[in-house]
Amino acid sequence: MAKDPVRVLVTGAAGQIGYALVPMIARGVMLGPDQPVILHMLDIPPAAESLNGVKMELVDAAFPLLKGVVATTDVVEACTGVNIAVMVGGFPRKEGMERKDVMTKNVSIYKSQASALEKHAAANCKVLVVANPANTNALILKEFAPSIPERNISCLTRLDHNRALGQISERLSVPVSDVKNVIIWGNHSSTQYPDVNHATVKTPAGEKPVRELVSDDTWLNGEFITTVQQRGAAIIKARKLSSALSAASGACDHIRDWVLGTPEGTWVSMGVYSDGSYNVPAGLIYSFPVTCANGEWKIVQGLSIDEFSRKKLDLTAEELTEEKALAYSCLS
Ligand SMILES: NC(=O)c1ccc[n+]([C@@H]2O[C@H](COP(=O)([O-])OP(=O)(O)OC[C@H]3O[C@@H](n4cnc5c(N)ncnc54)[C@H](O)[C@@H]3O)[C@@H](O)[C@H]2O)c1
Ligand SMILES: O=C(O)C[C@H](O)C(=O)O
Repeated sequence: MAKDPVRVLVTGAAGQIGYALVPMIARGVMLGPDQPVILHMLDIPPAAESLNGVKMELVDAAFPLLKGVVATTDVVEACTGVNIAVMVGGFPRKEGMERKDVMTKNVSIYKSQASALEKHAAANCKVLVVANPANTNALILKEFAPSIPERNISCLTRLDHNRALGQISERLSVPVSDVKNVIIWGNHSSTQYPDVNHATVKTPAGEKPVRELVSDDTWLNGEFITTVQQRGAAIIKARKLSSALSAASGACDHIRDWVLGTPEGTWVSMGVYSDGSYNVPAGLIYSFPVTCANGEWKIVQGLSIDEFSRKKLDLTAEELTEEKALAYSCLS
């Protein structure tokens, strides 16, 4: 029997990431090849004509899984009945700007959209915040939508996770699909900590630790980390626009694994509400290694954290604590 359609909201749908993301969702990349979808697309009035153009293209693409499109500038209409909300709407970082610079503009959007989601989304709606500062926007959304369970609110660090996999795959000349269990800890910012201490590569002789195969701790503790931390800025420098296709793809990976589950023996990175695991302050949205099953994520427990890693976990937590205070000062 055909499945009922799932309603997926994309805010900022007329923007760059939106333009890459909506066809992926309509093709089943996010929820699977047998899952019909109804797309809800929200943007602001100056982008209404462009949003309508995206809707026209979705119709023209004749996606078999796409059962309807709502394209609107009305936040209530956009949020009504949605099962999944991918929050991309906001202002992107430009060359030379830190993510904190976009804070003032974006946190107020997340405060107001929190209430709309809380009132009008379907029960148990899963929320993924992509717009920067992603962790802090997600935290503001959580705090201003108190009836949405905190386990349903997350932010995107899967792009950073995928970037780390990509760097290891290039360095070792192995398929990216053979590399797994890197971790992005903390903020989706240049203080994030890409950690390979538990990562492995599939080889003909079984799974081997990335550290052993790379056999270059100077690179792994130095250039590898800064390359992943700075990749967003490098893309902005090269394209004069921030990453879009990789961000859209990461958003699909994030929701797909959350809803359909992570493969046995594999974890992924998600920005989720900290419960104090790994001595990360509770009450921050922090990126952790997680496994997912039955639509729920769970922080992977018991991983060893050496002194080098500890400092990095704490540094990115400190930045998030500062961002939280800054966000509240912007809102008041
Ligand atoms: N977390 C990540 O990994 C990651 C990666 C890349 C980009 N980003 C962030 O994602 C966001 C979007 O990037 P982009 O390149 O698509 O930007 P963009 O400017 O191309 O698109 C953003 C869209 O949001 C719309 N918008 C603005 N305010 C809105 C509101 N209140 N409600 C609904 N829509 C609104 C704009 O009109 C625009 O169409 C930025 O904040 C960017 O920094 C995050
Ligand atoms: O760095 C940025 O601001 C864009 C985005 O967050 C990215 O990581 O590509």
